[in-house]
Amino acid sequence: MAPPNPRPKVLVPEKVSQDGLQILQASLDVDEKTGLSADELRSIIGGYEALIVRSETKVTAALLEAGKKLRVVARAGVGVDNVDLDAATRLGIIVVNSPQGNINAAAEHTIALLMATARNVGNASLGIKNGKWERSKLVGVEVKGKTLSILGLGKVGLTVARAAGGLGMNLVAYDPYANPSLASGANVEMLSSMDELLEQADFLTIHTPMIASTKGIIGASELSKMKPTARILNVARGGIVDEEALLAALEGGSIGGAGIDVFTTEPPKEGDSAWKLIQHPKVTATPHLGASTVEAQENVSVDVCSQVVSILAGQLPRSAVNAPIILPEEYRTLQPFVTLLEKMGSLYTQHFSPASTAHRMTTSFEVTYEGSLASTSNTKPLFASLIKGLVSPITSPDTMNINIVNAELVAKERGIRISESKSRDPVEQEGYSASVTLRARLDPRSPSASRKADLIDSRSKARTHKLADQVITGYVSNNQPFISRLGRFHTNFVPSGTLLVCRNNDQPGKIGVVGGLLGRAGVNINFMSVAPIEHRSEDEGESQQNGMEHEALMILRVDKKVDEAVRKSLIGEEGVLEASVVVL
Ligand SMILES: NC(=O)C1=CN([C@@H]2O[C@H](COP(=O)(O)OP(=O)(O)OC[C@H]3O[C@@H](n4cnc5c(N)ncnc54)[C@H](O)[C@@H]3O)[C@@H](O)[C@H]2O)C=CC1
Ligand SMILES: O=C(O)C(=O)COP(=O)(O)O
Repeated sequence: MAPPNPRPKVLVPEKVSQDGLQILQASLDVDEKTGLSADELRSIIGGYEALIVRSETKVTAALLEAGKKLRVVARAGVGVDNVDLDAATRLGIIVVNSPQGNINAAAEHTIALLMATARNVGNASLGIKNGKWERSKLVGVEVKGKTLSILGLGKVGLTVARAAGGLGMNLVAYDPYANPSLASGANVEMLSSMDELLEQADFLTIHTPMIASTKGIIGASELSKMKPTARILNVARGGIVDEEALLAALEGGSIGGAGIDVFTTEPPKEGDSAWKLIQHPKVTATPHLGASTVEAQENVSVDVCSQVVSILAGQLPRSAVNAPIILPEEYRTLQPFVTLLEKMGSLYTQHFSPASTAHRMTTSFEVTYEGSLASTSNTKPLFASLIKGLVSPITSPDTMNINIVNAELVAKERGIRISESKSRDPVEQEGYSASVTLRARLDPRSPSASRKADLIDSRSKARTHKLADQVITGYVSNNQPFISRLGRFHTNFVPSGTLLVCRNNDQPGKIGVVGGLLGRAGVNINFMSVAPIEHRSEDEGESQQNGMEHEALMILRVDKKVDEAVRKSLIGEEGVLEASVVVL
């Protein structure tokens, strides 16, 4: 007689709350083995189907390769910086996390640091333990009636806002991608520039993800715009605030204080900038305690353990960091379009709504599946990849990874509305049979806000795009996605790599000017396409009659990231009206 199938085995090498582990024990064998060295872990991992970690275990490619039976790695928390995601994806191992479970804990810790910095709690506690009875030196400020400036109004930022509102604070935020109805529900005034946010702050609290565009977003120049009494709180990620610049501002007296939970190196090493900040008398510091509450640890444990059970039972997880957006049986027909939709969404956000523009991102869109794609009955993967593309330039996969299971929920949370339609008309161009068009629409929920944004656009035409012109069309040929329309321009390029998109007056010499500036910045051009204007909005037609020049769109694929300073220097240069850098 064949032996019964053994129960799948789960290895837990870190302290993870029992509430989740009990869920596993019903159907799986759970081994809790803390204190293993990397070699010991590697020598036993081959016997396990699942691995559950927090931030201490280094889940390297070598460990994953040794896990011959491994199907899932679960991170009981948000950040997956300790997991080699590329290796896991290559080996077909799903990595799950818990992007919701510790939001409240992180927000409450922010409030703890807010009050601690306002009332000198850290220094007072240290002094009294050392036998000092200092009172006049430790007079604080009240937070009631003060302005809390929130950078990043996502899950944690909103929770902080609601609590700080209860303390009687005035709430303002800067987040071009925030959900406006959630903001107004929490009495948060959305500002249209980061400068306003900095200037108004009595306290500045940071809740963005740590991504390329937010690294060092608060540096010396930003700090110099703040009141000298202002205090800064960072419970997001080390490095969003430039540590050297903050240290200099505290030492020079141009910033009043700081409450910091997260650092560029954790734990900090003696002598580095994080170390010096921690030692500074105007800083209240904690060792990355944002998620360290009993309740948050229960939440993240239950969340990831239930996902481990689902995955081992062959179902799709709720929040997989590297889950496929598409089921294997649909792969061949839909995958190229899934890639196309993701690229179109990402191109939209980076080109039409980069973080540097002064108005919030449009959240209403219409997507039309054209030609043979109109007969696809399952557009869920296409919808999911469009949402993924729209939000991926502004989120880290840690805090929000999108797949077919959670795409609708994420869209709802973000206030993104997409109406899908199909057009069976044959597509015009030769060489392909299906295309997709994405159009921004007036947000029906806040027409005045959107019209205001449009007005801003038309006043500063050189910089921004009218809503009606925010259109992208793409198609797939030989399994390769292409973009055939960008804004008012017919074009044809492959959406991949680093692209510099310049709108300019259509006169000779432009290519030389841009090429020369890039060359001096050490950036090589690998591909170039120039598209003259084709689609005209109504007032564009009028401008043409009034003798305004023709415009063209120049798209250059370059071999490395173009610095913000170089991008800005291109604008105005011999008729270049606008330049955006897009990484696809
Ligand atoms: N200290 C700790 O233990 C913990 C820290 N965190 C950190 O908190 C942070 C926030 O997490 P969530 O709220 O869950 O993320 P989220 O993704 O829900 O929200 C982030 C918000 O930042 C906005 N944003 C992105 N780029 C921006 C920019 N350039 N300017 C202004 N806003 C921008 C996004 O639009 C979004 O609304 C993350 O960095 C996360 O890693 C989260 C949990 C625990
Ligand atoms: O969940 C996260 O990303 C956090 O920042 C908390 O990390 P931790 O589980 O406390 O090491």
